[in-house]
Order: sequence, then C-alpha cells, then structure tokens
Amino acid sequence: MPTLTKLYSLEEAARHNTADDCWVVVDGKIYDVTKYLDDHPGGADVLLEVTGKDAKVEFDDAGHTKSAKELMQDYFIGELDPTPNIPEMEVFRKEQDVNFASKLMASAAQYWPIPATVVGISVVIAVLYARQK
Ligand code: HEM
Repeated sequence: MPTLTKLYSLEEAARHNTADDCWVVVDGKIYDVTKYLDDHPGGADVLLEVTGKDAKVEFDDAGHTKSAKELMQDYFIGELDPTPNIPEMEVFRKEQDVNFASKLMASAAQYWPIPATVVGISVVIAVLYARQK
C-alpha cells in the first residue's frame, strides 16, 4: 500500500528553528519536537542547535536507547524530499506577431527592390524587343 509520507526540503525544515517551532532531521526523517523540547532529557538546546541539517551523527553519538527511538515516532511528521533541486527550465518563445497586415507591410518594406528589379528588367527587355521589330 502506498504511504502518504509528507516530503519537505531541507530548506523548509531549516525554517523551523525556534523554541516555539522546532523541527529536527535524523537520518532523512523529520520530527516536530516543539512540544518535546522541555521534556528532552538531553535538553532543548541540543535539539535547537542541530536544526537545519541531518543530525543523524549527533543523534547516534548521544547513544539513544531503543525506547528513545520508539518515542521519536510520536513526533515524526515527514521525510526529506530526495528529489534533487532542478532549476525550472526557462522557455523562450518569440512573441508572435498577430497583426498579419503589419507583418506584410514590414516584409514589403524590406523586400520591395526584388519585384521592382524584376519589373524593371521586364520593361527593358520589352522595349528592346519592340525596337527590333
Ligand atoms: C525526536 C527526537 C528525539 C527524541 C525523541 C529523543 C529522546 C531522548 C531520550 C528519551 C533521551 C534519554 C536517553 C535515552 O533514553 O536514550 C535522550 C537523551 C539525549 N538526547 Fe535525544 N532525542 C531526540 C533527538 C535528539 C537529537 C537530534 C539529538 C542531537 C543532538 C539528541 C541528543 C541527546 C542527548 C545529548 C541526550 C543526553 C544523553 C545523556 O546525557 O545520556 N536527541 N533523548
């Protein structure tokens, strides 16, 4: 069955770093220990000090007992999002010129010498041809 674990970025978890709102991350799992701060046998300060990072090493170093690890589950709120932070792709799109008439006028202004030259050459050929007769 799929689990409905909420995912948070480390940046999001790091924002909860005060005595009124404290999240700690241990081995990729996030715990909201706000209500546990005053009861934590290791003290509130150690928890506040490790906010904003994965405190697995500090947690293990404290030598927590099995019952401490069971107690943690009461404060579990989610996991770190393992998805790498891929910057959004920017899509560049040329502005579409919806005004067809102005588009036509612009290309006519740019390319008028071509039809003018064709007409001019045609006139010269016609005149030369008429003279020969
Ligand atoms: C939800 C998270 C946590 C819970 C539920 C928890 C619970 C406990 C408990 C029950 C104890 C008493 C000893 C034991 O039974 O193991 C304890 C001690 C301690 N904890 Fe935590 N703890 C948590 C997170 C942390 C973290 C992230 C640190 C990291 C610095 C930490 C550092 C300590 C320290 C330094 C002690 C005192 C060890 C001693 O003096 O013997 N704890 N904790």
